[in-house]
Amino acid sequence: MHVAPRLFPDFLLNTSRYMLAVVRPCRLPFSLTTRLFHDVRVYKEDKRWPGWQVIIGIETHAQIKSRLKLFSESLTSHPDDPPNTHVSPFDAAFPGTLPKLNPKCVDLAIRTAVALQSDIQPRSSFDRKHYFYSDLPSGYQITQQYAPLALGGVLNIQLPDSSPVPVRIKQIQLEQDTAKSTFNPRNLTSSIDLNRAGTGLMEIVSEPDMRSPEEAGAYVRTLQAVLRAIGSSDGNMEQGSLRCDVNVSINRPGELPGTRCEIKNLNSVRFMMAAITHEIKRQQALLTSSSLATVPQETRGFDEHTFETFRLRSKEDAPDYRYMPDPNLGELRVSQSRIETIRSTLPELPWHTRTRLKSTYGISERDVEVLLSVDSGREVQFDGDEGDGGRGAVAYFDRLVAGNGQINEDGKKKKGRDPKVAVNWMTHELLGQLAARNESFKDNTLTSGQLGELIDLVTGRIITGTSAKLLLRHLLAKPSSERVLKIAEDLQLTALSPSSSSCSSSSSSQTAEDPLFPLCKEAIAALPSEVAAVRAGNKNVLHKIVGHVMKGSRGRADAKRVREVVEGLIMGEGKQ
Ligand SMILES: Nc1ncnc2c1ncn2[C@@H]1O[C@H](COP(=O)(O)OP(=O)(O)OP(=O)(O)O)[C@@H](O)[C@H]1O
Ligand SMILES: [Mg+2]
Ligand SMILES: [Mg+2]
Repeated sequence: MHVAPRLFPDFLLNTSRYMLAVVRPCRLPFSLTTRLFHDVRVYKEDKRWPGWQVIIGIETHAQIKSRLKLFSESLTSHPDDPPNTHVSPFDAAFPGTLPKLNPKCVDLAIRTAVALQSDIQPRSSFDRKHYFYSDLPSGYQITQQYAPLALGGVLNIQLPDSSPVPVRIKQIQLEQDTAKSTFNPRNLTSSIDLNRAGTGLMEIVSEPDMRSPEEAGAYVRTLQAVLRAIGSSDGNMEQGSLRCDVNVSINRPGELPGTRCEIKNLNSVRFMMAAITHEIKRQQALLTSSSLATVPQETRGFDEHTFETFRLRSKEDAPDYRYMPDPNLGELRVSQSRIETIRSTLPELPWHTRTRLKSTYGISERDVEVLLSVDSGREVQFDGDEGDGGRGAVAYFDRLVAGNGQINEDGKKKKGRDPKVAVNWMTHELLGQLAARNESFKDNTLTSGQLGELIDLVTGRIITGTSAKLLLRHLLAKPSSERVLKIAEDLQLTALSPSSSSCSSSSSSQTAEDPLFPLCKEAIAALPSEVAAVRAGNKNVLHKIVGHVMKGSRGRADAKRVREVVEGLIMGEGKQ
């Protein structure tokens, strides 16, 4: 990539009037867009609003997962960082400071564009969007209004029990994030935290191709999964690294689209879907109130308490941003070879992973979704290096099933594990215990090798499932590189059963060395009437005796083996 000095054609430089005349038509006025509208979807009635078609387009702002901000040397911050600790003079708009484009941000945006099959422009440029607000020290935001980084593209979304819907991408542009202002109503002051100011954002604009709140939700979730898989953004809506503006309009099927209202800054998929639902009902009520009623074009907010949208400003009050090319930044040129290098480092994309997980491992749709949605916290490095060795949930699961690196005592590589057993341990036990510890997958210290060994110990009946859960809890609380078997032995969690040789035969192998033996005898002595019932032929009562032994063994006994031993003892004694 090469940042060249900006070369404006003469007619753009001569007069600003001419420049506007040439450049403005790139953005069609709304009425014209409406006239050119060609519906890509076939109308399907929704029982919630019969006789109305809903049209939704989403503008997503995704924070770029880069160490440095878009135009300064300052480190990007985390929402928990102390205020104003990640600020360079440029972020604070000190006079005389100049922007310097961070190539990593551009690479990550290109990575996103490649994943979304967007057409990366060999030349793009930066513009200033002016407005005056306390969270914007320079009085303008640097964005790509006229010549964005990438145009076009598609994101396929999949709703349960329906065919995939291709949502077209209109454009992807680079821009700066703003600072954060917090108003304190008690002393009527605003505090400004510049940590976020200047962080790189990708604005990903969809075409108006979604037709229901559910499709909008699926679009954001799919986009989130793509951004996480390729490592270009955390995509974390709660922490604000992914924010959506949703445009909603309704119309009668076959007629032109209605006027859109834009609901700003939605920070959860749930709220976004609720905001759309409320907005559809509000517009429907408005349009059916009288034959002359129209929906005014507005920018609206969403009240998280009432679950209603409210008016922020009308189109007439829309600020004039006085866009102008940023004179301090040159034209951004992206070479085809740079795009190809980035394309070659792209990992498997979520829709390919989904198909592979289902077809190769035969695991359920639900388990696939859990694996895909788990936040891997993976920091992608370029030029072929996957950084941390691919600790993402899917890669972890692949290694867990393959048993990579696990060598048997006889020196041979272990054969793969049962995917259904592995996914159960990973999604239910590991993720469950991490959640109980208030941690996410990226905090996980247990390697896939260790979890694999734990699973092998259970399938080999060396420890019971109950003990394995205890052991897992211990391993998460006290991470260790020790063999899992050694830890299980140290904690006396190995199963109470005879050695494997004596285990192979049934009741005939019961010996005094069998550690289950005394426990079973004790249970038989403690429950004489149950023993009599078993002898009389009521085998169901065996459960109670087995339960007694299990309790005495504190989960270390294998229930199946206990049943064998108890039954052998009772029937054996009965014969004597
Ligand atoms: N009739 C419509 N109903 C619903 N959404 C629409 C309709 N027409 C366009 N949209 C969507 O509105 C969004 C417009 O976003 P875009 O960034 O192009 O412009 P903007 O909202 O005017 O500008 P800004 O970036 O300043 O908010 C797109 O996602 C588009 O798909
Ligand atoms: Mg926009
Ligand atoms: Mg908008």
